[in-house]
Amino acid sequence: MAAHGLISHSSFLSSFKGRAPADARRLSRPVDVCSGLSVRRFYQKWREDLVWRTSRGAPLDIRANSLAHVVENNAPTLADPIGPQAVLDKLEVDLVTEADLKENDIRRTRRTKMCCTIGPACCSYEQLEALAKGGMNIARINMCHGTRMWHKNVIQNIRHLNSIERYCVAIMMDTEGSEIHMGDLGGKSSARAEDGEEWIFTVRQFVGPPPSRTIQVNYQGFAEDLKVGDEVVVDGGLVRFDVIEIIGPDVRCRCTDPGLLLPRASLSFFRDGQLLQERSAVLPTLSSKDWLDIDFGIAEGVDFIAVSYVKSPEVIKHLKSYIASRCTDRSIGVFAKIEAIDSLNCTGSIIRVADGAMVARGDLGAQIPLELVPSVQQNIIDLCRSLNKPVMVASQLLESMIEYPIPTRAEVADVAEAVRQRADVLMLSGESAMGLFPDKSVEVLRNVSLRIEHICREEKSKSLKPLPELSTALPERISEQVCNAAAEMANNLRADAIFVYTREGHMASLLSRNRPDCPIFAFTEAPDVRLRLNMLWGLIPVRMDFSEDVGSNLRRTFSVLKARGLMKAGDLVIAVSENIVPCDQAAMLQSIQVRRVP
Ligand SMILES: Nc1ncnc2c1ncn2[C@@H]1O[C@H](COP(=O)(O)OP(=O)(O)OP(=O)(O)O)[C@@H](O)[C@H]1O
Ligand SMILES: CC(=O)C(=O)O
Ligand SMILES: [K+]
Ligand SMILES: [Mg+2]
Repeated sequence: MAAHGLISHSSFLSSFKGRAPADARRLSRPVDVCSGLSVRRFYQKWREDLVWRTSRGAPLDIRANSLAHVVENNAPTLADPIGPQAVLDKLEVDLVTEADLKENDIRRTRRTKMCCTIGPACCSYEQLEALAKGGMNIARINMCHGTRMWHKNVIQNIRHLNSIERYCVAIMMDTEGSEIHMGDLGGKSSARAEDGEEWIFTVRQFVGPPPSRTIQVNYQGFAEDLKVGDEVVVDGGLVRFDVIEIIGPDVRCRCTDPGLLLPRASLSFFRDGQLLQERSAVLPTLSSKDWLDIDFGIAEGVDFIAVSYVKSPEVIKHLKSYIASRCTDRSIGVFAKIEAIDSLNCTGSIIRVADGAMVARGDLGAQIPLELVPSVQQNIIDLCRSLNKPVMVASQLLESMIEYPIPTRAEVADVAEAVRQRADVLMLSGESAMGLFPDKSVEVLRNVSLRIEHICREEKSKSLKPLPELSTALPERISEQVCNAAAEMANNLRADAIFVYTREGHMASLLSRNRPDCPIFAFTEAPDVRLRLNMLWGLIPVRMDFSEDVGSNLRRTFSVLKARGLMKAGDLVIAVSENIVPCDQAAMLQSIQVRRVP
């Protein structure tokens, strides 16, 4: 290949035989130019990759360096590639879906989405890539733990995976919220409390590690709130203490249920068997630290913010208008975590104003009796589906896999139940963040989802409740009816896929809400909308540039998907179109078309 001046695309490509050279492949995964990257994009990504790796001190070998040289000297002078490649370039399908569609029947793709909490066990570039390859749709960063620098690094890694390796992983930031929790145990990974031992809980600050059997508490008012005889419960019941004396800021306790104390474990307080709220009930849902974290999330371009300990709709409304004022070029989905006891009498009004909800079973189980958690889960999932909001089920899905390579039978049954309930997203916490088997945990979620989804389709499961009508205004009612009808047609005709062309994702969500038997390809122009569609059940988000009319979008989509081996001639498609081109307005509001791939 020429090292200077203008090189032809064909000589550049033939020197790679469509792939990157073997040793450079180690630095940048195979770039298959035949599967959707134009030559120019290929150069551009290659250069981004090199710059990124150089900035982290990753070794570059001679060939990569000379490549960098070629790229630096030639890329800007290259003209736009023309020919079939330019067409392929127009459709951005993620790597995992692409492989899945090439290998498996289109109707067998996974519909339930997966979210992994990122922690020390999975934060390196390679570990994150393994999770993405395993099918992680959303990465969750929990601002309770780690520094902003640490989280920033995770976000950069994921963005890099998306842009260079063609994954499509969205990022959700979870706020710390008004949770009352212990300090970080002075750097120790855990501490054991034995039966009958005396421990001090205190709001004192220590320089260096706290004295032995002393636990720091983050909530200033806690000593005033407590009385002798109250119970201090760690992590929803893993360890319990009775309060035996209160001396100023120190609360002396005796351990009644021994166990392991983990750094920053959550604390709750009980009096005569009832959850004690006192002043903790008026703690703000978003603290000043949370607002700084939110600014950080906006600056780093996260796709979702999950708000911990939501108690009323106001905080969600406030956050949404704050985001709208700060972030004019794109939007961020705001999710309400249902975990505070106060949220349970106003879940409807909270979820109505939020962009989605999370059943945060960990803290929820410390606030209400455990035996009530399953019915709250079912109710919230049903409520979210009727209100057309995505819903996540979180905490302890595969808890034993923090330590063991296989789950318990009970855990598999729990995951299966959430899949049967048609939750949009299953979330891993400690299993991925600090467990020994993050990849295997993702694999279990994936396998259980695929199996149960298949069984539900075979059973023609009638377990889904009928959908109430969502909207009252005519334009919205039309969209809703079009989507309901399209989903029903797809089921009755045993269609292979539903296609939807959508700007903001609204029609896509209305289709997903029906939980149809076939997958839904959601085509959209905006990269941020594509990432947000990751939250929705059964959607395969694809980015493309729309052309003038519905017909040519369809033709182009068919030919590209067929050329890439993702669909085949004869596949039956129900295509739904939003009013994506304003000039169509007068002629047609919306359409459903039934097509075979030519
Ligand atoms: N960024 C991180 N750095 C270090 N440890 C982490 C990080 N994120 C999560 N972890 C570990 O993984 C565990 C489970 O994560 P998870 O996000 O569910 O936290 P949590 O403390 O249970 O709080 P929450 O109620 O907000 O979920 C945590 O208790 C913590 O030990
Ligand atoms: C996820 C979370 O915050 C919980 O389960 O408590
Ligand atoms: K949190
Ligand atoms: Mg929680």
